[in-house]
Amino acid sequence: MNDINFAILGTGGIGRRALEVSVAKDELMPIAACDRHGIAVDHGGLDVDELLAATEGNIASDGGTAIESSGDGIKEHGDDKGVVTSRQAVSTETPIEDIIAEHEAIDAVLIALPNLEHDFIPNIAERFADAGYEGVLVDVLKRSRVIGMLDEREEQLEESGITFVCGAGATPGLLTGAAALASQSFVEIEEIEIWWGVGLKSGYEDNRGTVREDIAHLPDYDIESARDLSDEDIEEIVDAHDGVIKFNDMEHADDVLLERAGICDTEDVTVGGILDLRNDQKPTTTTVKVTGRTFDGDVGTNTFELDDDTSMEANVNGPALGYLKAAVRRNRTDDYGVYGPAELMPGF
Ligand SMILES: NC(=O)c1ccc[n+]([C@@H]2O[C@H](COP(=O)([O-])OP(=O)(O)OC[C@H]3O[C@@H](n4cnc5c(N)ncnc54)[C@H](O)[C@@H]3O)[C@@H](O)[C@H]2O)c1
Repeated sequence: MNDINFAILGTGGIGRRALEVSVAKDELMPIAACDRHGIAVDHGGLDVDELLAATEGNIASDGGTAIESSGDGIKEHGDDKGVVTSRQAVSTETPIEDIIAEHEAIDAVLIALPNLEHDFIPNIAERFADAGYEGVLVDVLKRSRVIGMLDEREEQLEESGITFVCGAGATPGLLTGAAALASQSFVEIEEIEIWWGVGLKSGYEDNRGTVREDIAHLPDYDIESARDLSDEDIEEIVDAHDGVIKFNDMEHADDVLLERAGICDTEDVTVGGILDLRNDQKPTTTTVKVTGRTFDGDVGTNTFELDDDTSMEANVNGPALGYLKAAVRRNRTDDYGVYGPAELMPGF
């Protein structure tokens, strides 16, 4: 495969690490990155070390405490933080538009933006298509509802020449792909259980989008109420749980992604997990269990486990960039449209 010039939308907890991981991935060259206040572009390749050093402990993050942004309805937080502090970057009020303006030089875009508005990422895809972008878009979103919104735009994406991979982080993403692979032994799936453990000693401060969106899965919250929480409210919720928050029956997109790959029905899939914001050590082992019936009548369970010592950032960004490369291969054979991670695995 030829070289891949890629861009990252969002240089927060996930986007920064994606840049770092990309250095170890052959063929990937980051040429543009943005956050809510700034954009860095270099067609010869960004200096990742400099960009990471400039944004270390200095992410232009989201919070519920500040003003409403003009165009996309997302709440803003922070001053001139983030990418603008890099010598490669300039300040802008239209970071996403500015990346779209570079589309002819870009083969693939990793969207590492918060997903606190269901239509935020689908609308970004639409804006790329409107501009005539031909290439790959990959997101790491978690919520089921967004996929339907992308499907509604599939024709427009196909006409533009866009291959979109939706939900390509860890879960959904790596674990959805693992479930798809583990399902191949069976002719009928009875149940798929995804149970994750994440330890983030760096806490809310360094993982704002991730923590806020996870809180939206707690019984007393939804995506709207979580979006409106102040930083102090979030710290209070974390304190009330002694830093360890357990989630059951989450509205994660693994279920719809497995259904659209023809593996099982959404109701056969359950997702839950434990997030520890005081320790890097995982509070529980991340496990995927696929129970099904074989062609010769047995019922069995295939189990897939992640190593307890591998970080969340490694498990999100490695697969995200791996799926990005898989999508570029498809895009270069004129295979356009919307895909989930399970559809890029062997067919059930
Ligand atoms: N699928 C998975 O396994 C998985 C795991 C972890 C996180 N995530 C998802 O990754 C996403 C990012 O999480 P995070 O912890 O990195 O969040 P974060 O808050 O640390 O970073 C978000 C970044 O997006 C930028 N941004 C926000 N709004 C913007 C706008 N309108 N224009 C330009 N830039 C904008 C911010 O400036 C920041 O750089 C979240 O949706 C989270 O749920 C997925």
